Amino acid sequence: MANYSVRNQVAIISLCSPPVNALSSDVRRGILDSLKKAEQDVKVAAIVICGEGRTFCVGADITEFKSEFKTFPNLFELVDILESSPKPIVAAIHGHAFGGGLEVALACHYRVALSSAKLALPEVKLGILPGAGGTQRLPRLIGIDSSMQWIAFGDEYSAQIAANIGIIDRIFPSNADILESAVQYAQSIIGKSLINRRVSKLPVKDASKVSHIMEKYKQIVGKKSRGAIAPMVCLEAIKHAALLPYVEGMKKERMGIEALMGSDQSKSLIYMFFAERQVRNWTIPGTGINSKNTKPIKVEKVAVIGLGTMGRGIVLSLLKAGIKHVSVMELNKTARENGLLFIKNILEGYAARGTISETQKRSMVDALKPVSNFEMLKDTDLVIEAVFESMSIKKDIFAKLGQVCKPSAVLATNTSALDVDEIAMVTPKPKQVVGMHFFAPAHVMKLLENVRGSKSSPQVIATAMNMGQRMGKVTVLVGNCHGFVGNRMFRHYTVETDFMLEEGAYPEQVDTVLKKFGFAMGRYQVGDLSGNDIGYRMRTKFEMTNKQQPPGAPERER
Ligand SMILES: CCCCCCCCCCCCC[C@H](O)CC(=O)SCCNC(=O)CCNC(=O)[C@H](O)C(C)(C)COP(=O)(O)OP(=O)(O)OC[C@H]1O[C@@H](n2cnc3c(N)ncnc32)[C@H](O)[C@@H]1OP(=O)(O)O
Ligand SMILES: NC(=O)c1ccc[n+]([C@@H]2O[C@H](COP(=O)([O-])OP(=O)(O)OC[C@H]3O[C@@H](n4cnc5c(N)ncnc54)[C@H](O)[C@@H]3O)[C@@H](O)[C@H]2O)c1
Repeated sequence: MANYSVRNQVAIISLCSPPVNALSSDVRRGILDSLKKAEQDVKVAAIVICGEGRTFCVGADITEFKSEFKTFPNLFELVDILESSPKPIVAAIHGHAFGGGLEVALACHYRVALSSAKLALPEVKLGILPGAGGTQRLPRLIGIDSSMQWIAFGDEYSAQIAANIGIIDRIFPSNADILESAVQYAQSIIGKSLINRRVSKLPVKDASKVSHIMEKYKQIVGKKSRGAIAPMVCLEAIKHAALLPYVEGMKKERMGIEALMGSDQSKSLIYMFFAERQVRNWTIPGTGINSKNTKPIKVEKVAVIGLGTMGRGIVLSLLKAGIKHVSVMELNKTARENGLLFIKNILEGYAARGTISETQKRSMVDALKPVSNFEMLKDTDLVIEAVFESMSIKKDIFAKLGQVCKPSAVLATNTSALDVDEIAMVTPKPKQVVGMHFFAPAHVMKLLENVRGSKSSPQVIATAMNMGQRMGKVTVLVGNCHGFVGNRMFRHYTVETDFMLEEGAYPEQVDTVLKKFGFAMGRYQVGDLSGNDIGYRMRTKFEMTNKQQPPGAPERER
């Protein structure tokens, strides 16, 4: 749906489809009907398109993809109708202008935004391409090179960056009223010629360099998005913007999206998009307790015990989440020094790349608090233990934590496979104990399995889930069993690859085949990164390390 009103010669078309103003068929119809009203009203001299609620528009409604194309106007028809309007249209952007939302904005004659707004053409992450003129209009506005960067990787950019390269015409402070500001802006452009404002009519500035730029991006995409079809199709479509008139380029874009939509890769990525959101709605089976009726405790001070492979990544994730007090406890002096150096080097790298500012980096370094004894953890809200995978060491640590930590403190273990209930039993309050199972490297990997012990309280679970989301992790609640979910899945894969070694393959051969198939890393690279001792300890626990068995003996007998 879209609402329509008129204020001082300016018609306002406001998208109204909570929570994110996705462009469903009703919204598209609403925009078109409102546009007709505005064009017919002689008192209207300019038009503003804005979004109600928290955001401008996140693009096509992904839930309607199957029926998207049957109802008039579909998105690629709507953008051309908007652009050809005889009255100037201003897109007023706050929150997100993503995908089809940005394509609508590109079809408007002017674009203004709050400085806090984010812009992206992220369709490639759904295995498709921007199919409403994005691959043809963006190059006409910002050139082939930047368009390839935006479209083939789908990353989001700040409104300021978008303004610097010519997408946004005027930025307003983040606390301004976007609608009021846009209406005033629209009044200021009344009567101006639209000749240079219709993006589809503009030339592509760096068109002559297209072959060279294409080659560069083919190489980058080949490395960064190995195995993915959509990024290459995006590059092809953008190339056509340089070589063909707009109408012909649009035909190529259309062929691209028709080829991609419904592909196995796109279906899987769309499934993943919704699955990653669905897991936020956790429940404890059979109890009626769930994410909607349970509140997390407030977490300000966190401690991490053990600064090895996992601990250092967990600390970085906490710092990136903005936790202002992260205590770190590591027994081994060399491991402590190496761990702290690793963390500081990674933060330096983020600052050098502009991912964080120098001020943010300094405040993250200041948030790091090395501690040497358990007493120093007494007012910590959440402790995450990441020491060796040994039940006796973990029990020793949890017994001490149980004695010193305040009663409300959440005590989490990063164990890969040990019984969370057995660890919880050594504390006076087992309901405060939960598993928080990160994956290596913990500051990079997005998955976090929170393990629900039989005694973990709902509030403790809510706190672990909330913490995961604060860290930007895809946070999944799982039951307490050997290896939880991730490692139980991974185990079958490792068993098969280990059989291949026994049959004569080298680890690097196995890894090469897996990477060629599309895996980001080979199985043995993962082993080296995580530490092969972890798997060894798990197998030893299940008495699977008898070296005398012949190759091919059933895995259970080793
Ligand atoms: C078979 C051959 C046919 C060929 C025909 C060819 C014709 C082609 C014509 C097609 C034209 C379409 C072209 C267009 O380019 C395509 C698109 O626009 S695809 C969509 C692109 N946009 C995105 O991918 C954005 C996706 N969303 C996000 O990344 C995030 O939501 C956000 C914008 C970063 C905001 O994040 P948050 O604030 O954290 O919010 P949530 O993620 O939790 O979202 C809240 C809520 O909204 C739901 N949702 C979000 N985006 C969409 C969406 N685009 N469609 C539907 N629903 C959406 C999300 O699932 C959450 O729902 P909840 O979990 O709360 O139920
Ligand atoms: N490596 C992985 O891929 C991975 C993935 C998920 C979970 N885990 C789990 O995370 C935990 C840590 O694994 P890791 O790979 O980081 O191990 P690691 O060997 O790299 O690091 C463990 C660190 O803990 C320190 N330590 C040991 N006892 C301590 C104590 N009492 N107090 C303070 N520090 C102590 C050690 O000195 C060492 O630096 C294990 O339970 C493991 O199963 C590991």
